Amino acid sequence: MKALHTVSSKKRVLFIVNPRSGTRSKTGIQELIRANVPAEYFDYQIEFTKAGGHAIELSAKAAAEGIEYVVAVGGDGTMNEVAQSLLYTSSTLGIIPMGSGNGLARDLNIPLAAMSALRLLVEGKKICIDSCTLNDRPFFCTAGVGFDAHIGQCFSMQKKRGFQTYVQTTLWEYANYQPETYRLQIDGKWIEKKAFLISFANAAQYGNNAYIAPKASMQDGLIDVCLLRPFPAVQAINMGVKLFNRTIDGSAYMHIWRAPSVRVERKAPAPVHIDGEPCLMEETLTVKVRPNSLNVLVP
Ligand SMILES: Nc1ncnc2c1ncn2[C@@H]1O[C@H](COP(=O)(O)OP(=O)(O)OP(=O)(O)O)[C@@H](O)[C@H]1O
Repeated sequence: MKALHTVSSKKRVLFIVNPRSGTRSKTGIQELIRANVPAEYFDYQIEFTKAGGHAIELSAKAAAEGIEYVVAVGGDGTMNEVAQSLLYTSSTLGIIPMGSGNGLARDLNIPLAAMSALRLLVEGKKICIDSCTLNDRPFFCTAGVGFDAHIGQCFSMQKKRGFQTYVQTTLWEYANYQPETYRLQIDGKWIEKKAFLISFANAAQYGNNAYIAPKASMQDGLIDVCLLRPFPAVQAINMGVKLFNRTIDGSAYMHIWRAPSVRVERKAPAPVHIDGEPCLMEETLTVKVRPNSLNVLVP
């Protein structure tokens, strides 16, 4: 009877590992989990994804079975796939950041060292955050159109991942990028503007501590709609500095609105990115917030 009680009181955890994310090897992850997750409190399983989209399936099954913690081991793409299946369920998202950008993990102050991130199962707390949708596709960190979507598309075609590849891709593509004109409907008003990029931010950063919406909150029920106007090439380094020192919201080229939804019209179907993952979408985009929709484990 005692043994039965012990087993049933353990929390169940599913680790979903994306072997393709980031640049760090995942070969030692099983050993790391075994060494850092106390078996007296947790029953855990580890699954490796076999392809893009597999994590959606694995985490949906885990949520349906009422598994308490579903832990994404990878970057924002992996996190997005896991988190979308946990929306409005009692399961909680955990993150072991092993991607290239790790935007959501960084924004939530989840340690980048896997061992410390694992300790959150014991020492962390559960919070409920907002998520958003872009034409019904869920996102948790940022989505966007323009230059950042273009970079997302170029990055996905690179053989190598990681921060260095992001920087190289950005510098290379900046020189030839042609900004477009967009129509935006925010708070019932239409605005028409040429933009280098428009980001829809739930979290404050893209990843790698690049802060596109430095004051965004994941618990305010609002999206930070960040429109960066085209800027002269001589300003490019300055804009890069502002992105990393959290002051881009003070730039004369940036305008940020805060709203529960926004509609964007473009001239033709074009790339967007959703938590850094590129995809092609129709010309009209609708972005909406879903307040308090996801439980996450944080420090
Ligand atoms: N087994 C797999 N083989 C190939 N691709 C996979 C596999 N499992 C998942 N994926 C895809 O790998 C892509 C990249 O994953 P992820 O976003 O986690 O890493 P990253 O891009 O390096 O990090 P970040 O998003 O933080 O910059 C995702 O699009 C995901 O769908």
